[in-house]
Amino acid sequence: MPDCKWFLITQQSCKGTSTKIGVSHPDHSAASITKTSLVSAAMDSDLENLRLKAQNLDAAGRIQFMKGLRDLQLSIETPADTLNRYSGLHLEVAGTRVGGDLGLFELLSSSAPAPLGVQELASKTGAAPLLISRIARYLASIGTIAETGPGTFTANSITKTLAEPGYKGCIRHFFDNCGPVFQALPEFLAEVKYQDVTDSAQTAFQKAFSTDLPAFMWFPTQPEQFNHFQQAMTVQGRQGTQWFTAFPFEKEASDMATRETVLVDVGGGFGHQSARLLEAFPQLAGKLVVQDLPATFAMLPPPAQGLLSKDSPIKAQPHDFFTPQPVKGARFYYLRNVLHDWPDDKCVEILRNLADAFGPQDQPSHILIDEMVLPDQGVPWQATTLDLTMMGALASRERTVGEWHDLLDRAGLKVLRIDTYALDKRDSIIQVGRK
Ligand SMILES: C[S@@+](CC[C@H](N)C(=O)[O-])C[C@H]1O[C@@H](n2cnc3c(N)ncnc32)[C@H](O)[C@@H]1O
Repeated sequence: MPDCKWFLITQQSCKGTSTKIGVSHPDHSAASITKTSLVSAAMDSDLENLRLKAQNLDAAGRIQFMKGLRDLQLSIETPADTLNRYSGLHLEVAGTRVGGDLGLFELLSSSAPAPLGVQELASKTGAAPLLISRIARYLASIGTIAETGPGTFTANSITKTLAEPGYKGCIRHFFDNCGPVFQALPEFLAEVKYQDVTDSAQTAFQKAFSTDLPAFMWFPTQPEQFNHFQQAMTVQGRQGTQWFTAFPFEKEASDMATRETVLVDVGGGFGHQSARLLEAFPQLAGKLVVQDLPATFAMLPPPAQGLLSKDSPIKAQPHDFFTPQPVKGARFYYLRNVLHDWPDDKCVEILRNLADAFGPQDQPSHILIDEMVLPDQGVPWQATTLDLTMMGALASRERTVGEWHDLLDRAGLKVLRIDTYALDKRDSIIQVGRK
């Protein structure tokens, strides 16, 4: 009896009540011309219009648009939707890590646009066909890969992103390094009776990894995890406006020809920020120094290994920023995402070491802090997420404009100008000089 296949389409109201708005039948096209299918066609066209609109937005408009879409989505959630959303949060990064471990993103990206079937994926990854089909359909359901038909999959733009080593490192960093900290955070905060976290040796990180060491002493003892962390840093800010286009770099470094060192990239990781700067200003060859822990330089990936050669245009110098700065009188000491790793008293130590290396008044040095400057209200979720990650792992924080002023004041320094260049996380360049 055909009627048994008819199913009721209901619309869930915000209060969780259901209203019958139409009926549909999978086998009868005429029957599908119901109020529901009309609504669905109109919705498809609305969504297509939104997609087209998004393509024409500039960076700021795109961010505003994504915030609007997110707010809209949350505002129409039913309690069941809310529950479903939370139920999948942990799995999303775990499942994506599995996809990365299997090399699924590289496989699909290299064969795209041709799709790959389950049997092919199984034979290329060594996974059982049933298992890989379940992983692949899960990843397709969360938008990480695209499903082209029953049991066939291809790469979408997200797959291609995740196929790149730096982004793969990010997923490993989020899962392997941040995940355990987030798991330990609630219990840790209860144990400290919800008091401020200010000691980098007493955080959820120590609980998560059963260590007494602060994160940046522990990481060098764990090369694989440290490597994921460093890989993650290389892709942050790769897209979008570069800091030296928002900050008037060329004007502020107008005497670069006469400077021995123009910029020291302090705690500069794999030197990716210096490399981007050199690409924009080739005349800086030989005038850039990147400093970091010896353990960081020991794991430089192949594209960055040139940093270690004698004729590299960027000099790699192992240096601990809690010790006196060896490069004196550089035009700039650049700190990207370094101070947000440390509580205030440690930041003051780092800053004083740099200020002690400043050049004389006729050849002034400045510090460029490349970090978030949080507004007092309406802090975006991307920034609050990092703020709590910093608290959980490092007893540190993202800072508001007032907090930056206070911190710099404690180090005998002052803000000269602030240029915000990325609206999602409010990344900004704070130019800092002596008080
Ligand atoms: C959050 S990462 C930022 C890396 C890079 N500046 C960037 O923005 O991509 C912090 C960096 O500080 C380095 N670091 C931590 N402690 C350090 C120390 N005592 N001396 C020098 N570098 C250190 C880490 O190895 C890491 O590369």
